[in-house]
Amino acid sequence: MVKAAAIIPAAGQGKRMGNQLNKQFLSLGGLPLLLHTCTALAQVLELEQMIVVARPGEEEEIARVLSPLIRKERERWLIVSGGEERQHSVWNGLQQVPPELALVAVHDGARPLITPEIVRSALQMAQETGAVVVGVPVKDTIKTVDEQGLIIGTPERKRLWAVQTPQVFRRDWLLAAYQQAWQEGFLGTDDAALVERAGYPVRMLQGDYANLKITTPEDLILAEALLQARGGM
Ligand SMILES: Nc1ccn([C@@H]2O[C@H](COP(=O)(O)OP(=O)(O)OP(=O)(O)O)[C@@H](O)[C@H]2O)c(=O)n1
Ligand SMILES: C[C@](O)(CO)[C@H](O)COP(=O)(O)O
Repeated sequence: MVKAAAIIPAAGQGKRMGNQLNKQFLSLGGLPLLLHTCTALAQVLELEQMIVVARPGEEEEIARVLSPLIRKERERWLIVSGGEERQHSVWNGLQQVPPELALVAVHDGARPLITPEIVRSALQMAQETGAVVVGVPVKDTIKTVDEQGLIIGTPERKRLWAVQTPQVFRRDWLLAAYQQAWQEGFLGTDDAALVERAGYPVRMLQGDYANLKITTPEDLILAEALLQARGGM
């Protein structure tokens, strides 16, 4: 069985949600959003080490929210402090991944509707290929727009995928990619961007449109409906 660590970045400000409360604590189906995410990941036994990245000062609150999981498997869970950008937070988590775990799965705390099945598929594929991201084909036509609002391009839609998480990588590739990104001052919006630019092959695994990232208020409304359609937790 593949052995992996999960890094769950949950240290953001939630600015686009427009809520004082960290969106990880918002209620979804009556439970904190982050608990949904971590409950799904906890069902994946290949994930031997779970590293949750908390906003500095929120470490105890995160531990309280996740206590139903932590009390059952105390050794499996680790909470570390995040940084200014998502990339800093993931890096802080990456420092804690034991060398014996060959794969690292990075999954946003803000994606509570992930399923264990998709995580397992991504782990299996990454064990074979080294790096995998989960995504879905884009349904809308996408345009490139300049600073003045002028449309300057229409990428061929059949080549476009909306990338999600989990993103699963060989630990050595991810470490090398992060070290190169820091040396070159590169800041990406996902981890795969760092691995791609470091020259490693990254493959796409088709996931589920329901694997929303809870970013704006509408996403929480959609997630409630999707959770109900799925039959709850
Ligand atoms: N410095 C940061 C920024 C983001 N994240 C995490 O990365 C995931 C994806 O980020 P996003 O959805 O952008 O969350 P926020 O940064 O909180 O949102 P916003 O950009 O609206 O502030 C989230 O689980 C978020 O908590 C993090 O751990 N550390
Ligand atoms: C990693 C990610 O979820 C892939 O879609 C996304 O890039 C995170 O972006 P955010 O602005 O940090 O939410």
